[in-house]
Amino acid sequence: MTSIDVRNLTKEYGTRRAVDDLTFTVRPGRATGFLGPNGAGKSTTMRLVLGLDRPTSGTATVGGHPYRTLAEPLRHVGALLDSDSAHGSRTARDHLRVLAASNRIAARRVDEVLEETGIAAVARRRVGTYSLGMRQRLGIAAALLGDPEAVMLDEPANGLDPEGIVWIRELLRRLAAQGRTVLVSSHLMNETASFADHLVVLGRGRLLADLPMRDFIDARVQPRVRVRTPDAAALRAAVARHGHEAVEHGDGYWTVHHARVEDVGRLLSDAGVPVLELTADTGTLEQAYLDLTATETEFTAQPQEA
Ligand SMILES: Nc1ncnc2c1ncn2[C@@H]1O[C@H](COP(=O)(O)OP(=O)(O)OP(=O)(O)O)[C@@H](O)[C@H]1O
Repeated sequence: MTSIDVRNLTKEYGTRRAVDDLTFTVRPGRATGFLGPNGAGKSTTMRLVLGLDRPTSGTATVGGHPYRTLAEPLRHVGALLDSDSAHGSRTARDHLRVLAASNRIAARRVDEVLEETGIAAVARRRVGTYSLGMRQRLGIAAALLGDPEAVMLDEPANGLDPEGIVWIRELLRRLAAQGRTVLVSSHLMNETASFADHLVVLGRGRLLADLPMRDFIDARVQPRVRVRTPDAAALRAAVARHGHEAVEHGDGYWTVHHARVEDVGRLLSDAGVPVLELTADTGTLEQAYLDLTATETEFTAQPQEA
């Protein structure tokens, strides 16, 4: 099985530390969301894993090997870093055929990935005529070409239309379910929440979190319960007896903070409070991420520009 291993990785550009003593492992069989604000070091880390830059210190390996030592790297790691990497005067098909030939990948894979990424119908058009979303799909096609065990995508949903966003979400889940190692950077929290099992969060080049997504949310967002009742007085009295407070939202809706739906449901039932609706509000990735940014002063500091 192929893991991506980052060990004490540091990258300095002049006096600026883009990546600062970073250690984490991206494991197979799950999709890992790679989060952090602009300038946090996500792209630099991915570039270091791909051997596109040399680290100042530390190591980054794929399946235990530095990328540069892999003879046919596309067969091990597929990556999308920059959707403009294909030459504009080439057709998508030719671009993929060149990549396939240089990595001893069967030519039939070109047609397979063109189909898989939904650009087969435009594969004979010059890439220069492509929309951002089409170039993004071509970049993903290139990443999948070698049927790699590890896939690393930088902002893959960039430029995709709503249908494309659903497609990429399902693709990422499928790749993880096939046992591949999947690392995906994004600024879109709802999008990340829709595919990620695990999160690695950076702030100013440092590791801030490396844990299952559910644990990340539960640790940062207190659960709440939404209740609709025609008897507000009975609701307030019942939750108050258990040390909770109900806050009114109008239209008969109330929120009970810091409480689990199982507990509120039971206590309202025991107290005979009429309940028309009862909903768990378990918190979102966006709430948890914003909570982290609010508590990490360094994390929220603006990245200095060169
Ligand atoms: N080639 C370079 N030369 C100098 N500084 C660089 C270079 N590449 C990146 N940096 C700096 O390193 C830091 C990390 O940038 P990086 O692009 O890795 O962050 P990121 O998390 O991917 O950000 P974004 O979400 O905006 O893509 C930034 O301060 C950036 O300006």
